[in-house]
Amino acid sequence: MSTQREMKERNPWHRPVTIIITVIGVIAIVTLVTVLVIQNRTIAQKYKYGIVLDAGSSHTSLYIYQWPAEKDNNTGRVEQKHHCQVAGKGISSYTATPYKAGESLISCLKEAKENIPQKMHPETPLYLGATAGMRLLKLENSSASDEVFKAVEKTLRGFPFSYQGARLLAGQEEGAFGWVTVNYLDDRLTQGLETTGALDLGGASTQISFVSDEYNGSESPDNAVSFRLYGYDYTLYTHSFLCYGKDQALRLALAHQTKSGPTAITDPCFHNGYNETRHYAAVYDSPCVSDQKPQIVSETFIHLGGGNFTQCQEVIKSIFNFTSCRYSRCSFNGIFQPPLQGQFGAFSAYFFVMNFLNLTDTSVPLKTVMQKLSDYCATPWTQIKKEHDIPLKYLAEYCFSGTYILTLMMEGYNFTSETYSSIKYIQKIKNSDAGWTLGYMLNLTNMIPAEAPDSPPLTYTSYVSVVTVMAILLFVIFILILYSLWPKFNTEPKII
Ligand SMILES: Nc1nc2c(ncn2[C@@H]2O[C@H](COP(=O)(O)OP(=O)(O)OP(=O)(O)O)[C@@H](O)[C@H]2O)c(=O)[nH]1
Ligand SMILES: [Ca+2]
Repeated sequence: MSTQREMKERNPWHRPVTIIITVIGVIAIVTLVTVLVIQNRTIAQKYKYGIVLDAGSSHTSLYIYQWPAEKDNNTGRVEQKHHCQVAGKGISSYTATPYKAGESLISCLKEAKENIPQKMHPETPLYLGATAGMRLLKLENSSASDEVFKAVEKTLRGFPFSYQGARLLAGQEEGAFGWVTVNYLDDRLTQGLETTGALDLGGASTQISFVSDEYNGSESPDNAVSFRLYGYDYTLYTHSFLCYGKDQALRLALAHQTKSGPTAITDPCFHNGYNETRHYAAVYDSPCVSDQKPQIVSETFIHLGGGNFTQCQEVIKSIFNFTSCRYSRCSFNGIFQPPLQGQFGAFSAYFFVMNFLNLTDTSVPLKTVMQKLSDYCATPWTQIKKEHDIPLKYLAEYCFSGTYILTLMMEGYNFTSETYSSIKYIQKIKNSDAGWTLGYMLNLTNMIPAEAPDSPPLTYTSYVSVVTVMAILLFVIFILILYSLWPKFNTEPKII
């Protein structure tokens, strides 16, 4: 019994002081790890916000972006939180009543207030960028465009956000920011990976942007945009074709078919049986076609459908000018374009149209895509109307729009049946819409640094794990040292 008690007394784990040290040690480790986890999580849950209004030619959209508060400079962390489509047409359509352009934005701005925590409103930047619709209005009537901007600005200033301005984007900016958005969301910029080109088809203009090894900006410098992003240099080729968005391209095609001022036309880009009376004044009411207006014989003409893809292609080819090129190579209308290179993301109307036509799969041979579109165009209008329940104005135009997209790509930009598969029709990347707005905000908030940011060598999880393991290890070592020293403390002092 006495040896057992002796052993117990000699075993440090049975001494109260050891037990107390152990309990304190365990509490310390648990506290340390808990503090680490809670501290970091609280920070990660705080978000910052930014709002961009895309005042396009056909409509305005409001986008809210969010990113973790402590990660302003980090990679790929900005995401789209909310999208609101403004009711009605684009702001450039309010020339007669400019204040209504401002009013049209109110309901989406109210939605933005609800979607962003109130205390963050004053520090949330608010931008409005206008594109081709306002570019055309400025050409047509610059004071009317100023009035629209004034009205819009008044509304934006009435909200509690940090208003940063409403302005007209240059075509190069529109193209370049669309390219930044696509490559940022795909995480290509931080890694210095080969970038993806961007194809944007709007209502009034269309943009093509890509990096080509054969383009350094010396030939046709107007098409060059240079960036240094995350430590990598890019010289981007970009061009915006005003009047070649799909709504203005339709006007160009109609203008081509009504040159002589006829009372009726049979348009191969519309379905057989389609029959609509159109006003010359309405068709030619745009700076893209106003100079081609025929000497009016009649106020209206009858727009009949012919439903013939091949003939439609011919009509569309005639809206491009391939005759003059003062550079080494051109796309169309005498605009320089270097050789196509790499993958391309095609968004906005490219996606809406090809998605409606079930033609977004670019691994399908181009010949098959053309055959399917040809069959669609040849389908009678009565049958098309029966098969789809969408507004007739939009439904009527898909044959034209699909043919326009393929012709623009193949004849205009020089894609071939081989390179067609390098195009991907996209709407969103990781839940954020493809378009210029995100790139625009990233640029204006300096969220893409020129140099690669110093990133912590460990991920958050490895950091917590390493600290936990090290704390446990130190504690074990401490106990072991204590244990090895124990007999010395425990031995009776020797009497010499
Ligand atoms: N089918 C379909 N068409 C759409 C949709 N949204 C927009 N469109 C049409 O597609 C075309 C291009 O739309 P957007 O990309 O929004 O063009 P936008 O920004 O208004 O015009 P730009 O100022 O030229 O960029 C327009 O003719 C629109 O009417 C949609 O959801 N479905
Ligand atoms: Ca647009």
